Amino acid sequence: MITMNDIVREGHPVLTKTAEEVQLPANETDRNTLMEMLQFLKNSQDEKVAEKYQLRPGVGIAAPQIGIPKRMMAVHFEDYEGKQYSDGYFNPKIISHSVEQTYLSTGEGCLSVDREVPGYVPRYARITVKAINLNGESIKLRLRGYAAIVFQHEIDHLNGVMFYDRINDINPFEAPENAKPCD
Ligand SMILES: O=CN(O)CCNC(=O)c1cccc(Cl)c1Cl
Ligand code: NI
Repeated sequence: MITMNDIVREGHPVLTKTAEEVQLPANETDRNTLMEMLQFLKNSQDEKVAEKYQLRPGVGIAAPQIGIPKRMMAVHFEDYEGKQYSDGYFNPKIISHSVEQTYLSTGEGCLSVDREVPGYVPRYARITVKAINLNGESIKLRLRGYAAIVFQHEIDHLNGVMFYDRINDINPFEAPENAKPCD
């Protein structure tokens, strides 16, 4: 099982590189890895398991965070309307996005960053994502709000971008251009 020992921390080059496309159909190894990433998220949100293995909670995870430079990510969360997201994705790609932006007023955190980095992280308010899911199906997701933010945080990891790279250095809490907070 994936534990915090497997999580790569900032400073490791894998976190700032562009990850490679996964050869499809995904092989056994890549499928198992993605299933383990999804299981890690579920474990990290289970009070007993998280306590037992000292897991930090996560709503998403990207393969570079466990040292694998491949375009694979998993999510496990419920958005503000109660919609559930729980799946793994190969080669996710944002194929369109709104001009309008959004951000979490509480800022963002990252398993690969062992410190608080305060500030608003500007994200597209709405995105359309194409990907192959864990069952090998080609899917198209139209996401908004919290779900759009989480997917952008993970896809950033595949492109070597950390959330704090997007925080305004001069004024971290300056509301981003034409943006409404998502929470
Ligand atoms: O890349 C994934 N992680 O680092 C897992 C830990 N962070 C979170 O769960 C998290 C927390 C707040 C906002 C966002 Cl957008 C995310 Cl993603
Ligand atoms: Ni992260």
